[in-house]
Amino acid sequence: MTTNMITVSNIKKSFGDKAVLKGVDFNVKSGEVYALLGSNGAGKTTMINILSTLIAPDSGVAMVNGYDVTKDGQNVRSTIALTGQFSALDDIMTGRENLQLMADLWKVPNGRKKVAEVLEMVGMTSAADKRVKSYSGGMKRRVDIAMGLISSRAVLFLDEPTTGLDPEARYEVYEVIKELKSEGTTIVLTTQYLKEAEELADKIAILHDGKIVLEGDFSELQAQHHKAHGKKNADLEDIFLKIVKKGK
Ligand SMILES: Nc1ncnc2c1ncn2[C@@H]1O[C@H](COP(=O)(O)OP(=O)(O)OP(=O)(O)O)[C@@H](O)[C@H]1O
Repeated sequence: MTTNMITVSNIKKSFGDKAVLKGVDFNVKSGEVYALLGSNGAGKTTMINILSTLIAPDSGVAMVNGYDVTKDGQNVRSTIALTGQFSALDDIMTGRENLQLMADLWKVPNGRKKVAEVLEMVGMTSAADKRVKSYSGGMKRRVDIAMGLISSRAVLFLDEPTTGLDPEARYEVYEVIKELKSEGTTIVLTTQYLKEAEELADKIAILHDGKIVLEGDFSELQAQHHKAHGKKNADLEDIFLKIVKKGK
């Protein structure tokens, strides 16, 4: 039986008089890769920040692994890892040293072994003892993701994990995401690269005008697009643009 790892019901959030989330609903099953798409400013990061307890919603309920993000933040934080849009690595240390620091901070049992494991998981064992400043963008991002994995989290939030990376580095990050998925990690990712969602996600959701306006696996989105617009086998870009441009 597949259970929901994340449930989001009628979440609303405004900043001042600007309503960003106007009643967001979605569920993410355990082990699923869920891609949240939306234009710049649609509220993707806001949603991720609510789920990772960095900010509180104005109303609605969001549960992660059975814990309410507003009432049980501590337990939510022990379930999740978050890799944001900006690197948190210290450039003058090696990849391994950065990870070891994180393991020490979290008081991870057998920290050195865990560091070696996560380095292997993200394919960075051979470069682990080089300084971060010598890494390519893709290598840095892989160690960034590894930082979040040090304390074995069931849910990983990746906020634009490949923004600013060249195609080769993006591909390296895809491989890491696929590897984590194969190990059963539930992953919510936001992305501006529609191909990324097509390639990686079990389920794709489009956040527009404060709500999830379309959701499903890629073939379901195509079927919905076909029904609404009469066009078969649309690619995700067609589907996305049709929604985002509607009403403008
Ligand atoms: N702390 C804040 N105070 C005021 N406004 C905010 C705050 N955080 C976000 N916003 C606004 O809320 C809206 C949604 O921002 P958010 O970062 O969630 O969008 P996004 O979909 O992640 O966009 P992007 O793809 O550009 O990262 C934007 O208009 C942003 O300016």
